[in-house]
Amino acid sequence: MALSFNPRLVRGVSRCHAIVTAKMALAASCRDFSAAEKSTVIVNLNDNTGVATIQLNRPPVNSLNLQLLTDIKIALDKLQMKKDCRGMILTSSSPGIFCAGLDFMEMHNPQEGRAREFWRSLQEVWKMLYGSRLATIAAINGHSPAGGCLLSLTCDYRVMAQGKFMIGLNETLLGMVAPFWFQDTMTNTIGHREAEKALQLGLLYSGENALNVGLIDELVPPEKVMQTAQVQMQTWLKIPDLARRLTKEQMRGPTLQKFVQRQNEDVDQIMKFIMDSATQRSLGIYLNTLKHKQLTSV
Ligand SMILES: CCCCCCCCCCC/C=C/C(=O)SCCNC(=O)CCNC(=O)[C@H](O)C(C)(C)COP(=O)(O)OP(=O)(O)OC[C@H]1O[C@@H](n2cnc3c(N)ncnc32)[C@H](O)[C@@H]1OP(=O)(O)O
Repeated sequence: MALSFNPRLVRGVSRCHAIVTAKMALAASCRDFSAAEKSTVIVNLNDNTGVATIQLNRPPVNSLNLQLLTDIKIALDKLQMKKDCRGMILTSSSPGIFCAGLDFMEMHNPQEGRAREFWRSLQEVWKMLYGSRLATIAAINGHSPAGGCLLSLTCDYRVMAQGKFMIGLNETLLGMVAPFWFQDTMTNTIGHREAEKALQLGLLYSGENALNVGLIDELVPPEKVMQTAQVQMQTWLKIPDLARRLTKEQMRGPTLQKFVQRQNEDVDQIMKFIMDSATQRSLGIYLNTLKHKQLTSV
């Protein structure tokens, strides 16, 4: 009898092994803050440095569904309540994929109540991360399209892995419009002119081009991403917390205030869009072709 194996399963096993190994290595000085046994994030807080790590842990691609968003929120809540926690590194437990953006399954033929809850959770996670009192660094160890790019943009600094990875807000390529707060976060990072091009054309940048336009701050070999993020974190933590935090509040305040004013209106608009039959038809067509699609970067 011929033996066969499922490559996805094998990939899953080696990922699990890596997670267990990494957890063991951190065990000496770190506390595991993961929300629950079946949490889709792995959270550690290093008591010596005050730096926490949140690893997105929803294989294969960390697509943002309601559970992952909820787990991120719980983790952040817990960390922000800990006085001794001063910094947070956001990364993925699946090297090669940071986050594939919103989970298409949350958008395809959803129940309206669930869809509202999903969108409100996304809004909440964005608001918490963008306004976080912590110094935050995204260690982008793989692809980061759409909602994945948004998550990284909420951080104060971005380190990305060299390789064939892409990052950007590619919503228009899917026939969708990035909501105003996605657009604002992008514009605040790369400036109005570049954001105008990036958003209208749905550009997915290579690491090199992302670095050139300022979408990321450093591009390093994949095995150096975490280490670089940790070294960079020391620079941020040398600044007195209050001064750094108040400066962040002042810089990001106007964007957050605009968001809060329009938050409910944004939910209503999204619901109108997603519950529309034409949207669902195009999404269905897109999902059928997802397997054969090759995203290309500039
Ligand atoms: C209910 C309210 C909804 C509100 C809707 C509002 C609409 C307006 C707002 C718009 C804002 C939208 C933001 C988004 O984030 S949309 C998501 C955009 N994401 C993408 O375009 C990425 C798509 N994925 C990929 O390009 C690749 O998967 C990737 C490069 C990330 C990785 O490639 P790789 O080859 O490693 O892996 P596969 O492609 O084989 O994928 C593995 C399996 O994962 C599935 N997958 C991939 N991405 C998603 C996703 N975003 N959601 C769900 N599932 C995803 C893929 O289909 C494979 O599944 P199978 O193993 O079953 O084949």
